[in-house]
Amino acid sequence: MSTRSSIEPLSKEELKTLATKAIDAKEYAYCPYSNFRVGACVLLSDGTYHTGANVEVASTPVGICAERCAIAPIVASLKRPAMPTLRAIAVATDISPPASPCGMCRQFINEFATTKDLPIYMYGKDGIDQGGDGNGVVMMTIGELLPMSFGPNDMDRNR
Ligand SMILES: O=c1ccn([C@H]2C[C@H](O)[C@@H](CO)O2)c(=O)[nH]1
Ligand SMILES: [Zn+2]
Repeated sequence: MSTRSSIEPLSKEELKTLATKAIDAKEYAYCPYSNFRVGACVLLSDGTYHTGANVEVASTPVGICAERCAIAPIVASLKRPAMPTLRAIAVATDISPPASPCGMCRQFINEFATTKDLPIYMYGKDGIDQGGDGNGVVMMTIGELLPMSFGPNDMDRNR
């Protein structure tokens, strides 16, 4: 998506739902090779939530991360350009501080983000508990996670 526009901030309720769904999605991870569970959830501008989990295969580079697992079916099942925009993504792992999306997923998220300000919330072993040792949720935007990105706009600039 090449249009850049601002997105509506999440309400407390929406963020809690997004986080809970990402954390719950870890249960669906198929990760017998790494035993590293990852869950993801995307909130769209139409109010729908879409989850994913990492899926590994014996030929280990072939597996897919939770983030791309959540996003690809959205893109493949909704009509563009009217496709709802991404409002936020949550990623949940069992480590603390939480893991952040890999480079491949950052590029994938960037492709479908309509703003550099798309928030990515990362949850670790403390789940949605933001208190305790301060190692709870981490939030960064896709612009922060992938600075000076190469994306759809750059392809347009070459036409
Ligand atoms: O943000 C991340 C980081 C890792 N993984 C997966 C890939 C692999 O299945 C396992 C270990 O790298 O975790 C994700 O799904 N998302
Ligand atoms: Zn990834």
